[in-house]
Amino acid sequence: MAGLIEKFLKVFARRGRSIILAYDHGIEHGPTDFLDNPDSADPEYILKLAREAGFDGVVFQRGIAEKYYDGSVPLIVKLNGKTSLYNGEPISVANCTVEEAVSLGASAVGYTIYPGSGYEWKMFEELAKIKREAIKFDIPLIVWSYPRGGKVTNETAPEIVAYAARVALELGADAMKIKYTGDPKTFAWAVKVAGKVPVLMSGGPKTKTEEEFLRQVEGVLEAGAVGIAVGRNVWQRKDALKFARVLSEIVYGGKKVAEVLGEVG
Ligand SMILES: O=P(O)(O)OC[C@H]1O[C@](O)(COP(=O)(O)O)[C@@H](O)[C@@H]1O
Repeated sequence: MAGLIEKFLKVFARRGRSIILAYDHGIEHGPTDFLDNPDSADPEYILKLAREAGFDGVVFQRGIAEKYYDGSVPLIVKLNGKTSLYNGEPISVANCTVEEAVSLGASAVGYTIYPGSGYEWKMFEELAKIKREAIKFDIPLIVWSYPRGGKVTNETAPEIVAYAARVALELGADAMKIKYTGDPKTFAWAVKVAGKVPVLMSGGPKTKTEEEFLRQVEGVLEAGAVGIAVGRNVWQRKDALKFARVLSEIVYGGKKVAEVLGEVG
């Protein structure tokens, strides 16, 4: 529904661009993700970081939302999740309903699909049910579209990322999160085939240098993405808040990497 795209943009891209702090890694990757910056194991640290950096939202699983969410930053409840301990065709099933997410204070719900997986049919089926519920509760649905398993050999190959974007559009996403292809030109094609649906770049593993990530962000904005949904590349850094503020200057302030380079470590 076009209305739900507008509703997503009004809450999560009120300045025309979006930075959402993703924090569902505890289940997806395990607490090892927090070791580089142990403070990041504390959801209150994450909320403070998002608030002080002026980000548009946070992504929590239901348990974190239930125990820690304080309403200080718009909330996206991620409805499904899987662990990295699972050793089979990728599948991620819901552990929370749209109604429960709304009662937790969510302004949007998230759901991961793994197109290509032998279980894609099950995730697509579950996503359809969630889509109907999202319409009923008038809440935007953000699709994490991550081709994985089956015939997928390179998750960030341009044709795979573009395919991921198109699947999210055709299954009814009101916004989507896709991996970066590595260059603005091929990412622009994924944005194009996403049609009307706003595209967020998924941050990915922490880059060796801060500059490297900032250049990726610059590239996706040039390619037409509305912004980024990032976790590790922000809260795994020791000076996370300082870096988050530099990120804001690029995403919201329209600054170029060359202009902010002096500010990063
Ligand atoms: O399945 P993958 O590729 O490990 O990524 C899963 C993680 O990536 C995200 O989509 C984005 O987080 P990052 O910015 O840390 O990559 C998270 O929401 C999720 O936990």
